[in-house]
Amino acid sequence: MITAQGLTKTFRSKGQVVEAVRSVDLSVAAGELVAFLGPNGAGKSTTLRMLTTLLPPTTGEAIVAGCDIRTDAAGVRRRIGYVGQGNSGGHTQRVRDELHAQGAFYGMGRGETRARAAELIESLELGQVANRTVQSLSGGQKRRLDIALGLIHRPELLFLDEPSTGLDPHSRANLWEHIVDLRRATGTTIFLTTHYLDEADQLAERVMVMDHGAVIADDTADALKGSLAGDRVTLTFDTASDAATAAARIGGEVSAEEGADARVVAVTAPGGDRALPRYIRSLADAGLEVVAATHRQPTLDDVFLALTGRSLREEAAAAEPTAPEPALA
Ligand SMILES: Nc1ncnc2c1ncn2[C@@H]1O[C@H](COP(=O)(O)OP(=O)(O)OP(=O)(O)O)[C@@H](O)[C@H]1O
Repeated sequence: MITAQGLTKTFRSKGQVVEAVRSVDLSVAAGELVAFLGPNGAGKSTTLRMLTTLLPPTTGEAIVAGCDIRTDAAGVRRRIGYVGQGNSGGHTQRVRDELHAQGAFYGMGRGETRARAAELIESLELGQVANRTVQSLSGGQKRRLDIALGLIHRPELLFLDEPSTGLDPHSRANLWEHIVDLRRATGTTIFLTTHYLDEADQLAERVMVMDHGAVIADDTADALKGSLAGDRVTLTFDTASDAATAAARIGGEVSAEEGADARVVAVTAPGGDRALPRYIRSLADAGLEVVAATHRQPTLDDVFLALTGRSLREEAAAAEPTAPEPALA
């Protein structure tokens, strides 16, 4: 559904050069749900905007839904849906009229548009608000309307740029239920960006991690966590000397940080829940008694940390609120 090679975007403004996207290769198969994850400014939106023909690449090429982004932008636009970060719905229009207008933009006939709008109003649970103005909707309802607008022309491929940013946890979960249901019912390919590690982890079939304009990892969340982060196991002993002996035997580490408990050994182990009893048995054979043990599965933040030495969670927390979409270049 998407193949891109060497996709690059360099912005030049006021004497400054920003290499927003650096030679990105990617491929997405029909029917996949892929999440693009990365800190603020990593280049996710710029990549999406190139793939959706909103922005011409500086160099590189991509075929999206069978059409070349450089030579057949109209073909790409006919076949895809795009929901950007800003709300696409106008303010004083009613929800149903907004959908009808969107159908007309795509050249759909009146009857077809009305039928499709009714279908989307039902599947995205907008029935209660269909005759209300967009400005009266809650954040979650607005995002559901945005998705309905992006789907009016039955695209094969839907791009969502941070669909759940700014929503409370309940609305986020509700929005996701709708996205997952829609996909199950229609098989639409979905390519989305998100800051939420837990969303990408639980819902995406594949995660692409982007940093400083480049894709630095591309796999299932489980494979990334298993190969890059590994499970975190800690073992506590009665004495620091037992801990040091145990660490040498199983290849773990006693934290050298000030204030850290020198009786605790930390090990990063793929399949840690299975490794834990193995460690305990092997240490018992050497006369070392484990007095307490913990096991924690890795998160996508551990993966990002392993790849970059930085925490995505901390960067997201420290980041400014998302700026409005920049003007088209
Ligand atoms: N029109 C533009 N002109 C100049 N620089 C731009 C423009 N659009 C984006 N950039 C810069 O390109 C880089 C990548 O931005 P982009 O919006 O793609 O990142 P992102 O990963 O989507 O971030 P966020 O998660 O905050 O949306 C940033 O340094 C940004 O400031």
